[in-house]
Amino acid sequence: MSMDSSMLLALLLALFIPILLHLVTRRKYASYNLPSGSLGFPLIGQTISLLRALRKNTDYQWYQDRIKKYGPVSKMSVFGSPTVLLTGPAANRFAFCNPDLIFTQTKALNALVGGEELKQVRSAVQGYLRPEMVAPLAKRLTFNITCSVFFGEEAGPIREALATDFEALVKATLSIPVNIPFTKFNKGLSASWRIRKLLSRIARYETTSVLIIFLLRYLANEPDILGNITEEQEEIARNKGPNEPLTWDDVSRMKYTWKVAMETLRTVPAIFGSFRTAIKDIEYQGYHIPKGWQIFTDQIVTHLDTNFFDGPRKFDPARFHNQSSIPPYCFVPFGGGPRMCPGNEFAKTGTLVAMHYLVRQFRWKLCCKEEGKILLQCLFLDSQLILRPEAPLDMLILRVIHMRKYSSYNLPPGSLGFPVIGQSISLLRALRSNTDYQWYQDRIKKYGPVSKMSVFGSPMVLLTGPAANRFVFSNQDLIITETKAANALIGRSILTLSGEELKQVRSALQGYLRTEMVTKCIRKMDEEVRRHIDLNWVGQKTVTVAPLAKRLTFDIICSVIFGQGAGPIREALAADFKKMVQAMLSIPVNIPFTKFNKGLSASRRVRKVLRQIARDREAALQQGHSSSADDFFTYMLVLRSEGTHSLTVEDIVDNAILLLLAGYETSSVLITFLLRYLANEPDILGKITEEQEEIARYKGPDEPLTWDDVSRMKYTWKVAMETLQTVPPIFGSLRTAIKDIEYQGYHIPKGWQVFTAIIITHLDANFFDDPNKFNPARFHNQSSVPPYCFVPFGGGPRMCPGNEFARTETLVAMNYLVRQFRWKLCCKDEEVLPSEMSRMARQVAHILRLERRPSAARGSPSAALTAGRWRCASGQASPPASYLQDAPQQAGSAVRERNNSGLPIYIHVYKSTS
Ligand code: HEM
Repeated sequence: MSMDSSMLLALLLALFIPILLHLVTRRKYASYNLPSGSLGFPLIGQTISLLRALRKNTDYQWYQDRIKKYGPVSKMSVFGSPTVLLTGPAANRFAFCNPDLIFTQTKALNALVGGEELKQVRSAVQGYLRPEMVAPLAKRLTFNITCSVFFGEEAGPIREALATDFEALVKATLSIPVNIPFTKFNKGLSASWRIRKLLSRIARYETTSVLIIFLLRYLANEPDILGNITEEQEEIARNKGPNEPLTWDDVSRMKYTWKVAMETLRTVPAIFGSFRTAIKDIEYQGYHIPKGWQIFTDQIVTHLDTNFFDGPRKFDPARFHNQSSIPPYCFVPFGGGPRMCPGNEFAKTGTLVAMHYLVRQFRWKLCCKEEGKILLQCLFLDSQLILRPEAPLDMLILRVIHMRKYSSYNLPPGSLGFPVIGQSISLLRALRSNTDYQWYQDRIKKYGPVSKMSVFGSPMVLLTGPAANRFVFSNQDLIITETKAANALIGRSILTLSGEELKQVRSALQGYLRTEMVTKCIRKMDEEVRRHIDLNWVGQKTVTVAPLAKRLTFDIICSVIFGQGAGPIREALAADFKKMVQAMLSIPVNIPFTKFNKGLSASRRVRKVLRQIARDREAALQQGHSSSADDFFTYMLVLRSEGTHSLTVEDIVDNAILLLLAGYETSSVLITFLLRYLANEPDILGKITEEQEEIARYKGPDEPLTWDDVSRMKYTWKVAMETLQTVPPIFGSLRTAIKDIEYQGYHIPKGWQVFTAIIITHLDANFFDDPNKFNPARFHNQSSVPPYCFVPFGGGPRMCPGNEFARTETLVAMNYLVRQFRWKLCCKDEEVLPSEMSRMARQVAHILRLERRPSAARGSPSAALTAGRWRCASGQASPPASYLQDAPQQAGSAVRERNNSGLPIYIHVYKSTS
């Protein structure tokens, strides 16, 4: 056959087949009154032109053209099936309620989402999404929903996997349903089994996000409506705490916002039509619809019909003020009848919660021209529902131009960075590498001493300088920031209290830690220090200071404050407190085997032990066996019986936990750094030793230190202050604004956090001469230090009540350490200090090489005063083998420390030249 003749044959077939089909159909349905319209070209029918209209978002016009040509009921052929297009409310009711119409199933759909499963899943989904289920979910949604607006799901690997699978599935539903490896359809099949059980999510995810996106789009050009929504949402927020989640009641009060959302759904229904298949011959308005044919109703035609809506093209949420005026089946964004969308309550709640946070925080404008082409991507996910296009791309790009009403605010300079993440990662990295000072300096250089940023999901204003310290410490509208981890691990401590309760607890703690109380503790501190040194220092060639200092301060606080002597209970408490501190630094998500989960279990155990101690003290008190000076529990119980406060035993236990954490984590940093600096400051060490020897000279060998002795350790305390100045264990104070406040002409909105970095004033050359030089002499005349420039213990009404306690224990420890040992550092001096962050406290694992002073017996007052001289002998970044052999135990603990913290510990060995 020649080329010409084959082309002729193809042409004839092309002409002949439609005629043949037309004849067959006419014959088959000769007695039927079929709707008008044509079935078009075989298989293709009107598919291409409808698809094109959908993609260009001109589907409304497409339906209108058909209606003009054939009336409200017409036949056509889409996706290979004869289809009757119905429009109007009666058509909607017919499609939604007629029992002889079932959801249309396509081959792709059956394979991808499982035909029979649909029914089962639907009933499960309906149960899951009923309104009662939505109420508790609203709470959980608060923060995550805002993320999911931008990211689609909760961040993390599951979301990533789901996103990939959805994409594969979506592509597959639009592909040729032939299962050949590596085709889109094949990939979609694999994805589908993974997400089959999550079927419900598909509708929720696509529809709700489309609604929110269009809401944002419309609001960009409707400032009055946006103003009304914002007012409604602000009113709801007004009566809530800064981090208090929304409740079901709040969502129910968002009436105006929902009207705007309904108007959006009317103008752009997320699902723009419904397909059904007739399971037997049926009739509609005198027309026959043969068995097996599809019917299709669109929503947009009734939604924009002037017969049912005044000025339907106008975006006017007011039309929903009186919803009963809308005739039935005219507004059907969620479908209707027995197959009405079961997720409507969920979508409503999700949308309203998202809007609550978005409108209160942002203003935006469109980045596409108003009439700009909207990119469409039709989703035939489920042929019962034709979803409106996936998020049209150009709409997603909303330029967020202002922070909500903050347009009228003078916010500090600086950027809030990437949503949620903000500057968290870079600040954390700086804290971990101990370069936070440089980090703050860089910010100050860029934005000045007041700048805004965002850390851990919260907008934050960074303040620096003495005026900033005073402002943060003293402003009554700034409260201590509560963190989820602290709340869960510590409970109802002073950190979470407010009003009268805060006053009572604060004065109780201050009273317990006041000087007269501390003077009574010195004997116990002395005892603990000696025991600790005998056990952990004497006889060792090297020591890792940070964990030892922690253990020392923990032991002191345990015995002094809780009366808990050495023994298995204290050991168990020490291990559990360590876990709690680690949990404080971890992501507060309670999943088994995580640090946070372990911390929570530890906190429960600690609580149990402390509760028992408290109950024992209560019993002893009732029997008249103890006095208020005995320990913290007895003291608090006595105060309660006197009516000074009304804390329960549980509350007292929570505050005891806080006291313990606040106490031992901080003082241990001071002791660690003191030893570190002294290693390279032989003159200063010499002077301290002299002062301590002088005190010891007049005491018996085992006579404990007294308050008088501690009061004479003036020089040693100056050295400690210089250490606190260079390395403040708490490197800043964090507060939350409980209402809009102003600082130096800048506005700080309610709910924002405020952070003052105290290290900046500590190292400011305007207040301290040569601030980077270790020079305790600067504290000879303390009155020369301007107010709020040296604030290691904070200031104002929340100033550390434990400062006297910390001072005393540090001085007692130094007395015994300097008189008995000389040490050298096992790390290079100029090296960046390895550190790990302990909430606000720095910890450093210093390894010291120890040498017992020749004449230093335990408690001996007559040690030689010559300080050893040391020089750096190696440049290694890890301990040399000889070091490991020398001191396997300590080296092992150093390595463990490194493994635990995940941070490198640089170790360089110094050798004695003497
Ligand atoms: C060198 C050791 C210490 C340093 C540098 C230090 C520093 C601080 C700072 C800066 C604050 C205020 C934080 C803020 O404003 O956000 C604070 C609060 C606190 N400290 Fe200390 N502290 C030390 C030792 C202690 C000790 C030994 C105890 C208890 C025995 C203690 C108990 C507390 C308590 C209970 C609070 C909370 C006070 C409140 O919220 O009103 N501290 N500490």
